[in-house]
Amino acid sequence: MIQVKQLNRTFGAKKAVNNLSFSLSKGQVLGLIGPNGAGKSTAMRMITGFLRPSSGSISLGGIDVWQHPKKAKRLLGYLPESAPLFEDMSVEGFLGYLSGVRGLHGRERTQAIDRAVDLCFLQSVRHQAIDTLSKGYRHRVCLAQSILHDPPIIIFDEPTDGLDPNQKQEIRDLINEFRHNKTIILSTHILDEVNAVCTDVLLLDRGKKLFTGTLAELRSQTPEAGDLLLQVGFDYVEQFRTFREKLKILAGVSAVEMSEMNSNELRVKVIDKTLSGIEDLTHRVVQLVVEEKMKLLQLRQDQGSLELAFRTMTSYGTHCRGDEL
Ligand SMILES: Nc1ncnc2c1ncn2[C@@H]1O[C@H](COP(=O)(O)OP(=O)(O)OP(=O)(O)O)[C@@H](O)[C@H]1O
Repeated sequence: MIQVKQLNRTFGAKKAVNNLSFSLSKGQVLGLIGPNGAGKSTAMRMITGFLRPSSGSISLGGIDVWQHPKKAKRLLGYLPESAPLFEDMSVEGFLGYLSGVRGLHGRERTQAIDRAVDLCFLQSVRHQAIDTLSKGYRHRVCLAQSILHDPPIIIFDEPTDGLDPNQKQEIRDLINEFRHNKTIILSTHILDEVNAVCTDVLLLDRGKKLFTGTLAELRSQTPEAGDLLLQVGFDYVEQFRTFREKLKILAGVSAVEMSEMNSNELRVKVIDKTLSGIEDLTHRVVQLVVEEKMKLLQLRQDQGSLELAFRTMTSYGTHCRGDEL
C-alpha cells in the first residue's frame, strides 16, 4: 500500500533523509521513531506530497505521489503536527467546508461528516464554534478532517502530542479501530504509544534507517534481552549463596547477577539465546532449584524494552536490516 524507494532529501549540505526504503501493507501500523532531527517530519512531508524529494520515489496504492499527486492524495489522510483550523466555524461547518474541498457533495458529504463526527466522538460539540473547544476536542476535529474521505492510508505526525492521558487513550483507541482496514504511519517520541498501537517500527537516526521490523524484534536488540530472571524463596542465606554459586557454573550460563530490584531475584546471563538454548537452560535451572530445595517463585525471560533498544542503537549502533517490513 505504501512503497518508499531510495528516498533522499538534502537541505544545502545537510542530508535530512538518506536513502530511505520501506514498504507497508494493509493492517500495518508503522511507528516512525528517532531522536530529534532524525528526519521523521521530512520523511512524512515527502510521503504526503508536501515536500519534493531530492531523489527516490514514493507510491501510495501503486500511484506515484509526485507523478500523480491528486490521485495519490485521494488515498491519504494526513494529520500534521499542527493542523490549521478555521476558528470561527462550527465543527460541522468546518468539516462540511473541507468535504466540499475534497469533492464530496450532497448525500456523500452528509454521510462523510456523520461518519467522521461519530468516529472522533464529536457529537456533543458538533454545532460548537471551534475557537471555544478544549485542546483535546480541537485535536479530534483535526483528526476528523483527515479521515473525512475515508482514506485507506493515514499518516499522523505526533498524534497525541500535548494531550492529557485520557485524550491520549482516546486517540490510541481510534488508531486501533482504524488499523484493521487501513495502512497507518505515525511519527512519535512516545515509545509507550508505539507499544500501544504499532505493529512495526522504523528507527531513523541522522536521516538513515537504523532498524525496521516488529516491536518484538526491536526489543530483542536490547543487550539484556534473552536473560533469564529468576526469583527464588529460601530458608537461610547460606542455602541461597550455595545455589547461586552452582547456578554460575551451570552449562549455558555466562554470569549471574543480583537484581537491583529484589534481593531474591537473579539475572542469569545466557550464552545461547536461541529458543532451544533457552529451553535447555530453563530446564537445567529448574532442576537445580529442585535439587537445592529452593522455592521457585518466578522464572521469566527478559523481553527487552523499546526504550533501551532505542537508546542502545541511537547511541552506538549502525545496525540496519532489510527494506521489507
Ligand atoms: N526546511 C529546512 N531547511 C533546512 N534544514 C531543515 C529543514 N527542515 C528540516 N531541516 C533539517 O533536517 C534535519 C531533519 O529534520 P526533521 O524535522 O525532519 O527531524 P525530526 O526527526 O522530525 O525532528 P523532531 O523529532 O525534532 O521533530 C534537521 O537537522 C533539520 O534541522
